[in-house]
Amino acid sequence: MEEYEPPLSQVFRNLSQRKTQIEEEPTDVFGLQCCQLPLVDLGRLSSGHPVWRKECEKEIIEAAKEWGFFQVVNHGICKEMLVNLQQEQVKLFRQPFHQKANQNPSNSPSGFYRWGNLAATSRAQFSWSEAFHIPVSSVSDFRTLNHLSSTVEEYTEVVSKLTTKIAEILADNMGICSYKTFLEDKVVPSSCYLRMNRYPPCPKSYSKACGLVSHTDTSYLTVLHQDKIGGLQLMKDGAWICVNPNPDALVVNIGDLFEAWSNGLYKSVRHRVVANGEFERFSVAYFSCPTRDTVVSSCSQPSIYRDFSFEEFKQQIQLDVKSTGNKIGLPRFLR
Ligand SMILES: O=C(O)CCC(=O)C(=O)O
Ligand SMILES: [Fe+2]
Repeated sequence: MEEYEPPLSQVFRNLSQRKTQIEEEPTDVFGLQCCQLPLVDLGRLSSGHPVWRKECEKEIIEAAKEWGFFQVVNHGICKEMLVNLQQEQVKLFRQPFHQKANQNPSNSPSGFYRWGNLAATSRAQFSWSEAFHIPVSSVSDFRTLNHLSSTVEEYTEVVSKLTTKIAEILADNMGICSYKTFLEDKVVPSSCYLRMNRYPPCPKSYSKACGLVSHTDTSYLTVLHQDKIGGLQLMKDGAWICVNPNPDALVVNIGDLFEAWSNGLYKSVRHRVVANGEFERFSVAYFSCPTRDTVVSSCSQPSIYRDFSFEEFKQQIQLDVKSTGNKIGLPRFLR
């Protein structure tokens, strides 16, 4: 095994010997629907043409309601930056495992580096992946620590602007709520996260392994850059659907907080990554999140979810993961 690989096999094998296996989700990709998500051309937002702009906004809103997921092209982030970002990511993950693990010796949610899922009690809860989960306010220190180029910071800045642009369109459509009034001073760089994911190839004999177990995102909005390998799937109408990589597109999805704020108008949809037997895969997710004391309150009545602070939401997730191995998320906050 390469010295940069985390000991996923070791942990996974031990999990398989447990007697109390919960029912495993099928990760078999055969027989799955593969379809194109809504693809939105964002070039129209800055075209100066009001009709095109309106049309683009409508597509974003419809996709957020119907799918909770869409892809965007002409997003304003240049190809070269995305290529450089991936090179930096390769460099980052090629460091010896012990060096990466040093950034978080207990593999806890508080450090930058995470691998697998130490709270997993069965294979179904184990993610065949490693990640650096970095608060945006620490990106600069993080890249110095890991000798990365300024691309990582530059990307964080542009992707943050893109996320705000999309969030404003979605929020303005909610009528009484305006992003500017409600979120401008709550979603700040220090409260957002950049997550760099790497999915090592997974031996075929471990057919039940998932690259990243099914989850919804703990964010308002997530913007994802994935490489060309594929493996991301989302749940639609009770079935898993593959999100085919589009080299020109970024993937945007609604997180739990937007679902609660919009009172269920926009959907925070379950998604996962299936493990790949042959190739490693990289992705980078940007999560727009508010400050911890922000209260997430539904924009209309009767509300599906009770009001909660982001702090409370995160604490509940941590408790649930610790005690059950799984994030429960929004269902905990149903009225
Ligand atoms: O790697 C992917 O395609 C998805 C990553 C993801 O869902 C996450 O980091 O929350
Ligand atoms: Fe996610």
